[in-house]
Amino acid sequence: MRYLTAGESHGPQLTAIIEGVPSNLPLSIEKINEQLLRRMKGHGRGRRMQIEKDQVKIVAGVRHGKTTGAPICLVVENKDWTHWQTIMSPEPVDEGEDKRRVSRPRPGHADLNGALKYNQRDMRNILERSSARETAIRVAVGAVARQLLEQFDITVAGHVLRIGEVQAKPVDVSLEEMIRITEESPVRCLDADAAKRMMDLIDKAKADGDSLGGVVEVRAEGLPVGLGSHVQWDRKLDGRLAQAIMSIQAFKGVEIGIGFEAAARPGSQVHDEIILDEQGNYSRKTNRAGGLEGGMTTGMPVVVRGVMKPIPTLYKPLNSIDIDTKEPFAASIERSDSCAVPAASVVAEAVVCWTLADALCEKFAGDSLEEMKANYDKYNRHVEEF
Ligand SMILES: Cc1cc2nc3c(=O)[nH]c(=O)nc-3n(C[C@H](O)[C@H](O)[C@H](O)COP(=O)(O)O)c2cc1C
Ligand SMILES: C=C(O[C@@H]1CC(C(=O)O)=C[C@@H](OP(=O)(O)O)[C@H]1O)C(=O)O
Repeated sequence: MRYLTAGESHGPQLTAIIEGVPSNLPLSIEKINEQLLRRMKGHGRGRRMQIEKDQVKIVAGVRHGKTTGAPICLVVENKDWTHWQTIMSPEPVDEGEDKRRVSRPRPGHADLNGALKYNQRDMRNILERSSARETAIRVAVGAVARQLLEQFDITVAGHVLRIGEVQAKPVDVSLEEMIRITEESPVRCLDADAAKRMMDLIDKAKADGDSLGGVVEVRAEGLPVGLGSHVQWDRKLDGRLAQAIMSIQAFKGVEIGIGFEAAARPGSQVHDEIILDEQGNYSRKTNRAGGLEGGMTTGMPVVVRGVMKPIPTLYKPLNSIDIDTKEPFAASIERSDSCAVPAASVVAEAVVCWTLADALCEKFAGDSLEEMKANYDKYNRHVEEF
């Protein structure tokens, strides 16, 4: 499978074209919209989220509730566009009409590097596309992938582990419990006490004109053994998951399983012993590898974490240089999120859904869902008999 997205933060819409989804997959628009709504919520988001009402339109590849095998085209409109029609017009406008030319690069953003690289003296031509508004359409794409995973009883859920200095204590719950608890938490955190402290910290950062980052975790259960491959660098599923997480705006680190902690432990406390479970199937005594060995799934839950840096646009100004005057200035802003870690956990789920669905399609390749399921059943019999 593959997909591309297009669209600017304040343009008319975000668009995605997805290719390679098998035919006859039942696709629910409501389920996509549920995911879009989840991404918009979370304590710490800014005023833009009061303007947007993200809903998907499917304009190709789906008929009477099922995929046809043709490319799927998804659209999410930007409600804010109505305020930006002249500024974002594809038609030429008089210089005087464009009051929003950006000559002041914001630290921590793509503005300056993008301006130099693409030879743009108006940095709006960079920031409109680098904006994390794009994550709305990626969540829609992930929601399509999630519906394919559901057909194979694969569940993906995420939660927030840390915001700023507040770390959630480990809570051992089923994926179903995780979904129930995080849906009720304004910071998508399993530890209710930490969640309260996270919200206080976000309020304080906001009042101080500052911002916060954090750590999110995504878990996937129900995966067959052998998705991904050890035979070539770009087929390793751990590497592909890391790329997917790192492609989210503001993500700066990834861990799989115990991750960085492995550096501090001896091998005997890192590797997972191989056992036979009650049904006589191969399993692991522990899951410190986070469900991946040799770039392939082990059949244990996949556990991926990502680190999000604090939002770079601050009410508390940071110094930068104006590209017209070459003079220093202190960057001031109109609006921004102060913490988007809870929303980013939903984005992280979406990109993990995509990566796993992509690997599933490779392993059980079929043009229709029926063909894929037949291949999956045959492989499961092989694994059981092995
Ligand atoms: C869900 C989400 C919301 C974001 N909201 C903002 C925001 O309101 N203001 C901001 O400056 N950055 C925001 N960001 C982060 C920037 O888009 C990102 O830091 C910037 O594009 C630079 O890219 P980089 O941090 O990956 O290098 C957000 C990121 C995510 C994932
Ligand atoms: C629009 C979204 O996030 C935006 C991501 C973002 C950035 O710089 O990344 C900046 C803000 O946009 P604006 O400058 O229009 O207020 C956020 O609101 C969204 O998540 O849907």
